[in-house]
Amino acid sequence: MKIGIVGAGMVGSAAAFAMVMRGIGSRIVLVDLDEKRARAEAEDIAHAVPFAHPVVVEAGDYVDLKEAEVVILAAGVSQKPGETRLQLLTRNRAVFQQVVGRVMEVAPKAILLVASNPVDIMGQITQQISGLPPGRVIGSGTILDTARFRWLLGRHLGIAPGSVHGYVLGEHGDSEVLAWSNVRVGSVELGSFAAQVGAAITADVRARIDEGVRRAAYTIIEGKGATWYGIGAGLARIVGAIEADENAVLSVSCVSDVLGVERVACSLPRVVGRAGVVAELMPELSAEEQSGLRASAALLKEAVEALG
Ligand SMILES: NC(=O)C1=CN([C@@H]2O[C@H](COP(=O)(O)OP(=O)(O)OC[C@H]3O[C@@H](n4cnc5c(N)ncnc54)[C@H](O)[C@@H]3O)[C@@H](O)[C@H]2O)C=CC1
Ligand SMILES: CC(=O)C(=O)O
Repeated sequence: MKIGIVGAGMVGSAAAFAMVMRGIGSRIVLVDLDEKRARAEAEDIAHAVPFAHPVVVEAGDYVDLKEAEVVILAAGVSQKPGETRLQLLTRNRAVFQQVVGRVMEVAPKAILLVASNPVDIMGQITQQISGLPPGRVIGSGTILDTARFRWLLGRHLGIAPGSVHGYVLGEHGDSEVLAWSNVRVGSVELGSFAAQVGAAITADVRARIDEGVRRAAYTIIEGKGATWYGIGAGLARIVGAIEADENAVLSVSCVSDVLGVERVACSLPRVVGRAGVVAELMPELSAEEQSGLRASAALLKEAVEALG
């Protein structure tokens, strides 16, 4: 499968690297305003191919995205220390107004996978500009926050994160909702599992994990300027689910109606396969989680409406 990436900065390149290491795709084309950067990243990543999978990695222009089945959109600016994702909106909307049309001209059948922040709103803007059906424009949404949640819970419980089943819902951002009420470890409800392994989920533990998920980007950006490995792996996971027509349940963002908020992009567990998002699931939530999710969706909807 041919995969395009527009925006060969830290996130786009990390996604390409993760795909090479996992053997996802057969050809990856990196496009960037900064052509020299795209060429350098493509060459550097291609040098990992002999240690990984026979994926062709190259830099190109928009015309080289022809017949791409997935195009990752990771162009634009990222947060500076202390900046929120929502503060990037105006600048990245201007970038997407240039980029999305050019991608659609050459790859009108591609699934668009949006990474640039604020990712939910950028996804909604991309869906509007492209005119594609909502299920073919996927925002990486809370795939990364869900990974952070599972990792922190796994570390507390002494269990592999892959055996922790739980989701972060709503905005990929400050208003996101950690759906504690339906976390399972293996098939066991979280509280029961925690008691059985002697690692109770106290109010302190909960607050620490909540903070660790919600504030992760801020902490990492403070330390090294940006985040890229986690999202690179998350984007590769989504593309892998598309390529293999997995029908995998992933927390990704897509325009739909959420708890009475109409036509808003935010994350729910969704089924991802070759056609993009093919189904959406609403977990059973506590009253508090439900009102948090509704508020998160409403906040995103307001931000989109404010754009006019
Ligand atoms: N969804 C998520 O979970 C995450 C999203 N991000 C977001 O991803 C985006 C990219 O972040 P980084 O890669 O760290 O930034 P970066 O600055 O390293 O890379 C951005 C790239 O976009 C390119 N670019 C800018 N305007 C362009 C245009 N009009 N056409 C083509 N290319 C253009 C730049 O030349 C640059 O190479 C940011 O918005 C960031 O906030 C970052 C981490 C996680
Ligand atoms: C930057 C960002 O969105 C993240 O690491 O979550």
